[in-house]
Formats: sequence, C-alpha cells, structure tokens
Amino acid sequence: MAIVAIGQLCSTASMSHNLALCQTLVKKAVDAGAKALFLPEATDYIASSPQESASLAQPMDTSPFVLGLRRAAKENTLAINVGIHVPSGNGRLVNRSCWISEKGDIEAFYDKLHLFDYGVLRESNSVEGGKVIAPPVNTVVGRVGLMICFDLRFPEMGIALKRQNAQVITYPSAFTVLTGQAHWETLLRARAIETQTYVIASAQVGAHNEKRTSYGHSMIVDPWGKVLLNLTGGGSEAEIGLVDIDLDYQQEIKNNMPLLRRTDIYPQV
Ligand SMILES: O=C(O)CNC(=O)[C@H](CS)NC(=O)CCC(=O)C(=O)O
Repeated sequence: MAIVAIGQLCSTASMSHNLALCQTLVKKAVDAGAKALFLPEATDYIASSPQESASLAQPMDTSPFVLGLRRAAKENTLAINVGIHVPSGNGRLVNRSCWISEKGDIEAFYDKLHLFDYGVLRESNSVEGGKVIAPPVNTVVGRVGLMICFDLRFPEMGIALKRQNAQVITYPSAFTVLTGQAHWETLLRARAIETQTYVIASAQVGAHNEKRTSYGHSMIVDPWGKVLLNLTGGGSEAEIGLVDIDLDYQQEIKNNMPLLRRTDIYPQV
C-alpha cells in the first residue's frame, strides 16, 4: 500500500505563480504521508494563445519551474509527476509528462502523441506530436505508464502499457468543460476496467484566462473501475486528494479475469 496525492490547480501564464502553488501542494501531500504527487497537464503554464505558449516554453533541464519542483521533490522525498511544455525547435513545442523521482531526478518523460484539435483549441498549431510510448517507469508507487489528457480517447495506448505490465496509468489533463461533462468519467473508468490498472488523472480546474476554463474533477479510478477520488472544488484554491494504492488488489483483479487478446484474429489492433 502506498498513499498517492493528486494536486488540482488552475495554472495561469505566470510560471512563478504556478510553481508557488505546486510548492504548497507538495507540503500538503507530504504532511498527509503521500509517496507521490500527481500534477496536471501544462502545470508550468496555460497561455492565452499558441504564440504566447511557444514564447513561454523553457528547456526541461534549465526551466526554473522544473528545477523548483525537482528541489521540492528531493527536499521532501516525494516523487512528482507533472505536465510541462518544452521547445522542440522551429518555435514549436512538445507537451510533456515528466516523472521526477523522490531524489529529484527526472527518471522518465513522455511527449503527448495525440493532439487535441477541437472547437477553438488547435493544439497542433503549436505542438509537435511525440514519437514513442515511454515504457512504464518503476517508481515508489509501482510501475507507472505515462500518457496525457486527450490520449485518454485512444484505448490502444493504455493496452500497450498494460502489455508492458503497467500497474498504474496516468493522464495529467486539462479537459474542456463541455467534453469533460460528456466524456471524462466514462473514459477514465473504461481505461481502468480494460487495462486493469489504477488510473490517476490530475486535472486543471477553473478559469486560466478570459478565454479558457478547465473542467477539473481530478480522479483516481481503481482497477475494477470504481471511482476512489473525484475532486469537485471549483478552482479558486489549489487542492489535493489522497488515495491508498493497493498493488496486490491490482494483481488479484488481473488474475481473476484474464483479458487474453485474440490478436491472431484482429492483428490490425
Ligand atoms: O494548452 C496547453 O497549454 C496544454 N494543452 C492542453 O490543455 C490540451 C490541448 S489544448 N488539452 C486537451 O488535450 C484537452 C482534451 C479534451 O478536453 C478532450 O479530449 O475532450
């Protein structure tokens, strides 16, 4: 058993402000006995335009935001999963999920494969899609598979991580209110049930600027599909939620209902 914390916040275009919020979340998580803190997609900042987003991005190794979180991880012996933006060249970005160990090292990262082009949000205007699925990373809270937000709509990715024995899968997110109300919980529960893993989905919440509001409802779902946590605070304050992860229970669910794929019949998927 290991306690994990989800941090829910409303990032703005100010990286120093967002880092300060994260530092308060780290304190709360540590005080509650958590071994790892899961922060949303784009925790470093949420900008008002693709241009502003591209102008704010910092290289991962020198970003004051990332360095600040690494220091907080090390000082508090707390692992941190966090979504950031990183320049990819030509004025474009990658949308990245980082695993920072409890020693403060970046042990793994994953660049979002699927980009969200819907309504006024056109992620592909500023972001390059990643090229690989990162293998699950061995952490203090189990073998963790890294995905991001819109990836949630692509079951193949979760299945690929299940095949590599992920015990926990993560979707740091910034869902829109409209699509969140319609799809968020259903998608998260479906991914948990079919992968038989714990699903940890920390989410941005509230109004980031005049143009953009996120749905919130950070969630943890167990490998049987049961919602263990659903943060419903409105976003005026950063908050955490806590869950005890039980990897023996996860193994039991897998043992009791083997999901053996017939890829001999459907090799296309
Ligand atoms: O813009 C940034 O800086 C960070 N990136 C995001 O917030 C991304 C792209 S706009 N948002 C989503 O993928 C929402 C997906 C969603 O809402 C759905 O699948 O329904």
